[in-house]
Amino acid sequence: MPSFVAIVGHNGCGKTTLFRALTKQLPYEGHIQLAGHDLRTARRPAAEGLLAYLPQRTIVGFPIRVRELVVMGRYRQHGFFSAYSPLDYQLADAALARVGATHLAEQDFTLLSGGEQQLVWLAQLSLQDAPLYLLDEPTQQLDVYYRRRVFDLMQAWVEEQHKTVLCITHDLDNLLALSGYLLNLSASQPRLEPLTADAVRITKEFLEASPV
Ligand SMILES: Nc1ncnc2c1ncn2[C@@H]1O[C@H](COP(=O)(O)OP(=O)(O)OP(=O)(O)O)[C@@H](O)[C@H]1O
Repeated sequence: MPSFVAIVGHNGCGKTTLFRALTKQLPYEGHIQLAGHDLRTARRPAAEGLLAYLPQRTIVGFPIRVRELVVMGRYRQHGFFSAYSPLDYQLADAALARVGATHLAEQDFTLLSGGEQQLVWLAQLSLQDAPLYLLDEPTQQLDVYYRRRVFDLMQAWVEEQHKTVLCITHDLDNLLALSGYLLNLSASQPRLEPLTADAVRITKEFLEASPV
């Protein structure tokens, strides 16, 4: 069933490592099942359309227009640098509008602020046609307004597009308005629990205490 899962925990507790295992950048022990597929049988889960991953930091080393970067979210339909169709660009423009970044479409991505760049990555991610989205601290560089907006966007992906969204975050206050699950990887026995105001409060108190 599509769900939103907030993954929380102290720095260094293994949140990003979990995503690196899910994306097969790291070997893992045990068994991971993704949309009915044993992850071991997938060589490159993102390229095969099983998931889409937004890492914490991605550096682009060459000037590129924002619209051109966003449209690459359609790479599985075309290949990264092939010609995209007018429909692809319409989808890219709609994705930029959805994250409130239409005004950035013609700008050079490399000259944008960290927060603006993050909005562009979110627009690109939303074009990737995968049932599972992994986002590593997507609101880290955003101001309070856009942080709220990004959490609303992730909730809409679940409710309207039936995605499952796993989101690593330290932003517990913004979780209060959401429904889904909470996974605290700093707990001695991490487990999924329903995302309620009480669960967020108790987890916040736990995380505010010393990690050792
Ligand atoms: N390739 C690696 N080899 C050995 N240790 C690693 C490797 N990658 C990460 N680690 C260590 O594993 C631990 C967990 O790292 P991870 O990046 O998963 O933490 P995190 O929970 O995402 O933290 P943060 O909230 O700071 O982003 C850290 O102590 C890190 O130094």
